[in-house]
Amino acid sequence: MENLIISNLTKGYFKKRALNNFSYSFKKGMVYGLIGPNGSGKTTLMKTIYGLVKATKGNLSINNDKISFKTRKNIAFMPTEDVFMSSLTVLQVLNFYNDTFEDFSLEKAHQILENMKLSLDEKIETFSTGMRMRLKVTLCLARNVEFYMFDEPLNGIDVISKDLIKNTIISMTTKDSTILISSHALNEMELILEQVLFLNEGSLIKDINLEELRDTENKSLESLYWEVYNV
Ligand SMILES: Nc1ncnc2c1ncn2[C@@H]1O[C@H](COP(=O)(O)OP(=O)(O)OP(=O)(O)O)[C@@H](O)[C@H]1O
Repeated sequence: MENLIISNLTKGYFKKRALNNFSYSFKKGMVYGLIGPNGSGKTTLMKTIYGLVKATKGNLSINNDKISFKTRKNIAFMPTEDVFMSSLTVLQVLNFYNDTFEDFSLEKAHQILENMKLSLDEKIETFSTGMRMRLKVTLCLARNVEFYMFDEPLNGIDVISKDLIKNTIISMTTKDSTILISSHALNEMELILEQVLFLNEGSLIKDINLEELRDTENKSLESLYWEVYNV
């Protein structure tokens, strides 16, 4: 069943088209990857879905509700930017999120933090890049929503943090939720993604099911990426 439907979405910044007539129906329970070269429109797509960026043209809806600030109650978004003040402790950030989002679960947050090997009394200003990313993923995942989006959750972090993040995203979401992850880490992401959308200059140029890719073409995601973009 589809929960998020996008039709003919175009987003222009002055003369630049960041998204160009993008249409897609996201199905419940699927794990989607969003890939493409720098500047291909991945972040703009996520920000438009979250209602942070206004579409120039086109329609977006989740469960038949037009996307607006109100539909953020159904969607959790982890942006690439930091989402907390560094002088706070983890506990203070969790409490802030708990006050801000009705659907935030402190219990779930504590469980995720344990998976992520982070403790409540630590100050964020002492965190490494990997620890910051693990906290950002925690804050997004601790909301109980239908649609989760992570913008480059594996960017700039070591293999152990990457593994923790991937495993936690998969284990802490239910079969009813849809997940959309943008990433340049193709080899690592390949293990958890089900469907992958290829963007180029704001257009959807390929949409593939990874199981089919493995079974019918016996190809890795990275080799397909080279084929698609290196022409
Ligand atoms: N606020 C803005 N003002 C003007 N142009 C913008 C703005 N945000 C994005 N763009 C442009 O829109 C295009 C798409 O950018 P976007 O950040 O969505 O790409 P991306 O695929 O996420 O890139 P990356 O992989 O580097 O994160 C780029 O050409 C970018 O320069």
